[in-house]
Amino acid sequence: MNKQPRQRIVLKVGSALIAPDRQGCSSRYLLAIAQFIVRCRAKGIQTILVSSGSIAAGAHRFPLKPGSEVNSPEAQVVLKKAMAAAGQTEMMATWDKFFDFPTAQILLTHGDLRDRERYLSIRETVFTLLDHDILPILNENDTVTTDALKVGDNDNLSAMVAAAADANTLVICSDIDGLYNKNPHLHSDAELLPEVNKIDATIYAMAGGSHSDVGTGGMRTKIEAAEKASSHGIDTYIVNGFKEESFNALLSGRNPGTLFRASETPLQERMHWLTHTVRAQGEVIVTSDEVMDSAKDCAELSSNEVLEVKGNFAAGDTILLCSDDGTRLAKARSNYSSRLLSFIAEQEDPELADSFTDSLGGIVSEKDIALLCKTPQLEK
Ligand SMILES: Nc1ncnc2c1ncn2[C@@H]1O[C@H](COP(=O)(O)OP(=O)(O)O)[C@@H](O)[C@H]1O
Ligand SMILES: N[C@@H](CCC(=O)OP(=O)(O)O)C(=O)O
Repeated sequence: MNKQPRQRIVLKVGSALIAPDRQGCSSRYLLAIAQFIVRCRAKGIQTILVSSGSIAAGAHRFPLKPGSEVNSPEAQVVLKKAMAAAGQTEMMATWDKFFDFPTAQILLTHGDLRDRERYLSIRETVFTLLDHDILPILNENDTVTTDALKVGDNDNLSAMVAAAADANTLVICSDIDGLYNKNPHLHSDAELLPEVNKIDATIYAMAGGSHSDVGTGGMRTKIEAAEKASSHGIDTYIVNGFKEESFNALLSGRNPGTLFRASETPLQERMHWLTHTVRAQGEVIVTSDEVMDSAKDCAELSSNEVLEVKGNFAAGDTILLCSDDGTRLAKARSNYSSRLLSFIAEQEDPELADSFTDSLGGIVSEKDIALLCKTPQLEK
């Protein structure tokens, strides 16, 4: 881990480490992880925990009653939400007993992270907890979230948290040593990659899904997380959380798994949030002869260059600007609702269209534009 003053680590712990036997929380692997947190704090490294495992921890409270199989996917979602509610308290109580300092629980959804005010409020809360030596423990609020509102996996969530908390390092503790060149559960000749300097399509092609019944996302979501973290100037390690040696290595400055190096040209906080945390609510297709390689070019976009407005968005929502050949040009906050923008774009008389933009301003404003040509993999 780098040796800058004021180090801040986000540690993400996967479900298999919390409840390895699905018989509630187990201390088997958590003790070594808790010791790592204690030792980091003793070294003056601020630590934030993103803990998966509420569903895995709560599962044992819901034994199947005879004749009451949960068949439909909808019923399984409802059951998992109840498991998360029951397991979350058990998990917090388990973490709490390892520490002689206070812990604090933060449960959030993507709906909280993509709203700028709520995002800033989460950020302030985390900073205040750290200032008071309280360990923040975060998880997705699985019980209340819906498909449209969830992050969906804690790898991406941990990277969003690491960026929001201005961390220097993200450590993803998994059930495997790191990223292999192919899924080692399927290929016996797979080789571990100790370091990745650039995340591109070849790295994504190596990453498969999860093989366990408690993990979510497998290696793919870990690469997405590393990409988000790297572009905020954060080093990301994927390490084996089953092995105590992983933590000893990290503390002595060695790399026990795969290290994804931080970008040397990180995005500034607001741009990172727009690029990697917010999701687009709609698309605006513009004529492909538009050159949009600066925020100024995007801000100068006029309604007669708009070919199509897709999706249903309100003024202030985030949209993708795309050319008609499908290229994603930029992500930006729209100053118009989809209905108003469609109406203006359909006007045959360019003067009438211009009169709207003259009085209401540009389609997007320069300060809220993230150019996508520089970060091609993003946008889930
Ligand atoms: N290229 C790869 N290298 C390592 N693991 C991979 C790879 N592709 C897929 N995987 C799978 O990803 C799993 C880790 O992710 P996951 O099951 O979601 O665990 P966690 O609960 O730690 O998030 C590994 O156990 C492995 O099955
Ligand atoms: N929020 C869920 C965990 C989701 C998740 O990403 O799990 P994992 O792949 O084990 O890190 C829970 O607490 O059960």
